[in-house]
Amino acid sequence: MPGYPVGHPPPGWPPYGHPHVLGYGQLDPRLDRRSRSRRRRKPSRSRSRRPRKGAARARKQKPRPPPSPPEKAGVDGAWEVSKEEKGLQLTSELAPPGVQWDVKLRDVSRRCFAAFLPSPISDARCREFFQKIRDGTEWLQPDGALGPIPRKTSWMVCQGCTCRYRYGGVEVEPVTYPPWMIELLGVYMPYCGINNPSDWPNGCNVNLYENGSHQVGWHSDDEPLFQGKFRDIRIISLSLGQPRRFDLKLNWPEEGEQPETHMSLGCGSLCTMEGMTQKHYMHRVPRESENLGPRINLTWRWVVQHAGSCAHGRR
Ligand SMILES: O=C(O)CCC(=O)C(=O)O
Ligand SMILES: [Fe+2]
Repeated sequence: MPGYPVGHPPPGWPPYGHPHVLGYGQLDPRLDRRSRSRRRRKPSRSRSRRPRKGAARARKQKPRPPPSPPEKAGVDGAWEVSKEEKGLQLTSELAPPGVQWDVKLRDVSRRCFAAFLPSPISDARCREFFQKIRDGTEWLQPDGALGPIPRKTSWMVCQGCTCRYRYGGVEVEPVTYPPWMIELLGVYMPYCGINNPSDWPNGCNVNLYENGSHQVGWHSDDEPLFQGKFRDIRIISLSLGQPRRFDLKLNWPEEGEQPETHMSLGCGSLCTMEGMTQKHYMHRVPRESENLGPRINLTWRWVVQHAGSCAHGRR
C-alpha cells in the first residue's frame, strides 16, 4: 500500500499461537508526559539486563519538554513535504465506499492526520469482544517511578516476532496474537481498506482502563520499532467499553494555531493517527471521574524496525 509500511507475517499466517505473556511496563503516567524516546540509562551492574518472567522493569524518569522544533522540510514554510509528494494515502481514502471516516485532524503543513469512525458493529458484538479480550489477556500493571501505572496493559505481536517494546525506561516482552486478535483484525481491517492479512498490523498495544481514574499521560508512539519520527506511519486504535476522551496536542504550535484536538472514543469506534503525527503531536487519555466503567483500547501498529535478535529482522 503506497505510503504505508506494512508487516510481513511469516509462513503459517494467520497465527493461532498460544498467548505467551512474559512481562510489560511503562513510565509512570503521574508524571503526565510519557515520552517514550528518552535515552536509556546504563543498566546497573548488579541487575540483570532481562526483565524477569511475568514482570516488567521500570526506571525513574523525569518529564522533559519536547526538544526544540525540527527544521522545516516543505515548500512555502510547510513543516513537511506534501502528502501528494510522499504518496501518502489516508485511511479515509482507502476505506471502501460508504464507510464514512471523519477526519478530525488535517494538518497539511505537518502531514499529520487523525480520523474517527463510529462503531461499525452492533453493541452486542462489541460487548462480546470486550469480554473476550478482558478474559483472554494476562493483564500487567507494572510499577512506574511513583508506583503502579494507572492502567493495565499487554504488548502483542504477530507470530514469530520477538521484539520487546521499550519505552519510558521500561522493557516489555511480547505476547503472540491470540485467536481473538485475528478475529478482531478480520472484522475491523476492511473498514480501514486493509483486506489482505499479510498487510495487517504486526503489533498491538492493549490497555485496560478499569475506571475513570485510569489514564495515560501525554506521549507519542515514537519508538524506533515504528519509526514514526522519520516516516509516515499509521496507528489504528479500537476502543471498547466506556467512552473516553482522547486528546492530541501539537508539540510546536505556531501563532494562531489551535494546539489541541479532542475526540470521544465510544465503544466499537476506530480512531487513526497517520503520517507524521507521532513526530509533531502527543496524545493522551486523561483522567476522568472515578466512577466511569471499564474501557479496553487496542492500538495496532506496524513494527518496521525489528530487533536484530528477532526472526523478522533477519529476513
Ligand atoms: O487508550 C487509548 O486510546 C490510547 C492508548 C495509547 O496511546 C497507547 O497505547 O500508546
Ligand atoms: Fe499512544
